[in-house]
Amino acid sequence: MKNPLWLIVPAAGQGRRMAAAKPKQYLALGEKPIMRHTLERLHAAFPEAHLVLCLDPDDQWFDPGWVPFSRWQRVDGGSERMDSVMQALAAIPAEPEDLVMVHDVARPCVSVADLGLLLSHMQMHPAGALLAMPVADTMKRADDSGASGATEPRDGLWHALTPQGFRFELLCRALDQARANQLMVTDEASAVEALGQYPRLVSGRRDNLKVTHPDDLALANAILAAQQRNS
Ligand SMILES: Nc1ccn([C@@H]2O[C@H](COP(=O)(O)OP(=O)(O)OP(=O)(O)O)[C@@H](O)[C@H]2O)c(=O)n1
Ligand SMILES: C[C@](O)(CO)[C@H](O)COP(=O)(O)O
Repeated sequence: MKNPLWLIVPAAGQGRRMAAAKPKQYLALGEKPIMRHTLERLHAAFPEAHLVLCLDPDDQWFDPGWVPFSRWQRVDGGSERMDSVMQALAAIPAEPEDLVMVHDVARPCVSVADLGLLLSHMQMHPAGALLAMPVADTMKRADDSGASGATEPRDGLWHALTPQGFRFELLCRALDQARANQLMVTDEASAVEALGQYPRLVSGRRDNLKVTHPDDLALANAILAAQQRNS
């Protein structure tokens, strides 16, 4: 039998910047919580995948009825996103060359087309691949007073998005090495880069928003509604 695609969804964050009464993944967009939208998008693209969902051990809001996958498991998240992903990797019986895709629960607007595109790049590139988008604005460096101190060249600058995908052995080695070097990475690609391997940047849709601040909720609602109208 073909090896499964492993999907890791870190969902153990507290949503501090959202400052809501519960973690942002449990806030509603339309009729459903953000987490459910995200899991449904992933399932629409990869119904046969094996999902590993990282949850806060003290989580009070999760409902297993939201999980559309037939193969899935829950693991306890850690104190940082990187720790949550490492806990998931430690819990799965993957083969070294199996493909592992990591996607933030806080990105419910990822498109099925981009998910498929990323998978094809993960298969082609031994160092893995990530969805990303080229920076579109003029980039400023603030000085100590908060004034615009300098304008930075934007050539070659991209925003890193998720999913990000790698072979199991490479991802485990990269994160283990990062932890050993006390390097706190905010995405998986950073850990792989630190090994001297360079994941492929895959140009993704600009509406793959990470819901982070309160005003992102209205934006995410509008994106989902527009995607629904255009489907
Ligand atoms: N210890 C942590 C921290 C974050 N995450 C997850 O990592 C993703 C990206 O993190 P971010 O958007 O920063 O979410 P939060 O940590 O919840 O937000 P904040 O930084 O505002 O507290 C989210 O899906 C979040 O649930 C996680 O699984 N475990
Ligand atoms: C992984 C990520 O979504 C890439 O943009 C992001 O780094 C995670 O968010 P955080 O705010 O840095 O925790």
